[in-house]
Amino acid sequence: MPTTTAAAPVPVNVPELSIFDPVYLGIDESGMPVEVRLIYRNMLIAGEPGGGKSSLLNVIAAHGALSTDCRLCLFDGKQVELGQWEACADVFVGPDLALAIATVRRLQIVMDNRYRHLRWRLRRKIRRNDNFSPILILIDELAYFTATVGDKKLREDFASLVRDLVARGRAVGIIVVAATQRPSSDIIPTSLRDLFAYRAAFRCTTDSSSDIILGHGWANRGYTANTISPTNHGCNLLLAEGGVPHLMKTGWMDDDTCTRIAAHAAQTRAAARQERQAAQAPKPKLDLVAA
Ligand SMILES: Nc1ncnc2c1ncn2[C@@H]1O[C@H](COP(=O)(O)OP(=O)(O)OP(=O)(O)O)[C@@H](O)[C@H]1O
Repeated sequence: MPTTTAAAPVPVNVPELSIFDPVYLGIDESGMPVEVRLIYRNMLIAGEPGGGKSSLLNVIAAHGALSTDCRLCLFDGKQVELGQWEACADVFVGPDLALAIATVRRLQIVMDNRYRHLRWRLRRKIRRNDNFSPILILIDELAYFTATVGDKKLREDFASLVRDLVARGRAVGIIVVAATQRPSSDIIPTSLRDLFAYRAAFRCTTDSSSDIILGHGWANRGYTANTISPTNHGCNLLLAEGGVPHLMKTGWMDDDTCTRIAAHAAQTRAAARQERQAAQAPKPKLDLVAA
């Protein structure tokens, strides 16, 4: 557990958000805010080391943490990229492939149970204020779990479970945001890439790496993350479903800011939990990710 959150001063003007709200990611070339709705969507973030992928993940983590209607599941092989949000999360997975697999398996059960429930209710997707809280899954360095650590069979298990969550989780509020510094076809096969409605390509060293993230043919049409300067941290090409990639710069939060927001979010979440308990709100029976 983080040790700094308890002592950190709490900011006074941090809003309470909803995961159903648009998520602020940064600004575009003309300085206008770039916002996306993550609910019912997934996001792929990829590019060379140092481009700013973790910073974008942190911006999204902040929105998720401040959304009391959203649960967080964090996967971070390095532990320090998302570690500040641990107190806000239901699950924090560090460099532990067995725990990573157990967690995605539980999420798969949650997903299946939620679909069973929706089918029974004759509905197609969850809605705001449902008993089912959306679950935001953030994975920093997908390749760590799918291509680096442990044995091949376990890595493949993890990869196929994540693929299933990405493919089927959207309607039941399971949102996957996955980042990798390895934009290669073994880590991001086309069949997986195409499941991500949002794709953020940070600096790449080749046009083909950029195409692996954004989709085949974008480099030929002039949209390539290969042209992003290595010193332009946070700059990326963001593709939202149906559109063309847009150059944007992600918001930037230093460690102290993340710590303060996380401390505030943890307090807000604890208060919201107490409020729910006091009101004897029925616990979502099908939600196996509950702490
Ligand atoms: N939006 C931004 N504005 C300004 N600087 C940024 C921004 N995003 C990132 N940086 C700078 O770039 C550095 C690297 O960012 P970050 O760790 O997010 O990159 P990364 O792509 O996740 O790297 P890695 O793949 O090695 O984990 C940060 O420490 C920060 O100094």
